[in-house]
Amino acid sequence: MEGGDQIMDKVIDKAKILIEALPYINAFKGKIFVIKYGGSAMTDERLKSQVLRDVSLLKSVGIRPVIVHGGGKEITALLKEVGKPSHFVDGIRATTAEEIEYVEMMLSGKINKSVVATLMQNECEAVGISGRDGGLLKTVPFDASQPAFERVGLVTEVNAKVIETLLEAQFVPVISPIGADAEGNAFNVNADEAAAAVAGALKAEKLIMLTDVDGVLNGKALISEITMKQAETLIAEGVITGGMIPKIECCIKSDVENVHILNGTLDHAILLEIFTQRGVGTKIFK
Ligand SMILES: Nc1ncnc2c1ncn2[C@@H]1O[C@H](COP(=O)(O)OP(=O)(O)O)[C@@H](O)[C@H]1O
Ligand SMILES: CC(=O)N[C@@H](CCC(=O)OP(=O)(O)O)C(=O)O
Repeated sequence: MEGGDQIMDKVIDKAKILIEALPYINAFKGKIFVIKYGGSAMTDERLKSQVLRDVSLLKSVGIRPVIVHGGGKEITALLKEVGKPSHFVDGIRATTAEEIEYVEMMLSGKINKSVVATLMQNECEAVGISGRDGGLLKTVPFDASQPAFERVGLVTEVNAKVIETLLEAQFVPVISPIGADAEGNAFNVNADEAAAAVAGALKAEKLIMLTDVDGVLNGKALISEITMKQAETLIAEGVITGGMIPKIECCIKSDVENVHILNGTLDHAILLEIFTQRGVGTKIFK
């Protein structure tokens, strides 16, 4: 049984945690953080509620969060249900004119609205939009010569005004990674690329990428901090491979000052990374 002194120590520890966060809260007040939300942190209901409560807390202390969500696993499941297998090349899903209907339904319909609903339940006013709204994500075909990739888009321009308007009105924008070409047709955009493009256009203070690994690893060891140049060297040396390569490359291309790669399955990863000296993931900076 805990005695009175032990209970008091725990209460004082909680106060110390709040005090440790104070310089970070002051430094980041009013700053834009773009959060790429995906992986298990989105499919597991407990983690989902926890991550989005953390986002609500960021907003409460004066940070301006912007969410760009993924949904790769959910799209694969929906396509499977309708008898359409998924094919990926370097992490990019082949998407035909017929398939984009399902992709958009899942991303801009189901997932986008569900993220907004969970934020609203956590006292955080949010508005869901897709990259097709207000000309937010302008795209060109990723590879016009391949019919299987007919509706995969590369972002060429971001209309930041749409997001800035929502931020000024104190809403958290929740963006689904569907872009549009000049004719307004829907294009499937990889969520990492969409998040990086949005962060670059908003000149965000931070781009936070939630994934299912602890961060950038060198073998089994977590790299806590690394420059973008050093990250490029690790790619060239084959230390960073697979899905981590496009993730890091689009961050470098976006010109954002600070990128954090975090394990979204770790409880309160965002708060621990942002408000503690030690952090929990990998910070990649210029
Ligand atoms: N050096 C590395 N550090 C961390 N992850 C790495 C590294 N090299 C390769 N990877 C792989 O990259 C994956 C993350 O990319 P990806 O699966 O595309 O993430 P997500 O689905 O969250 O977008 C990890 O699960 C891991 O298998
Ligand atoms: C073109 C392309 O690959 N689009 C992605 C969009 C969703 C996504 O990126 O979701 P995750 O971040 O959860 O993987 C897809 O269709 O899977």
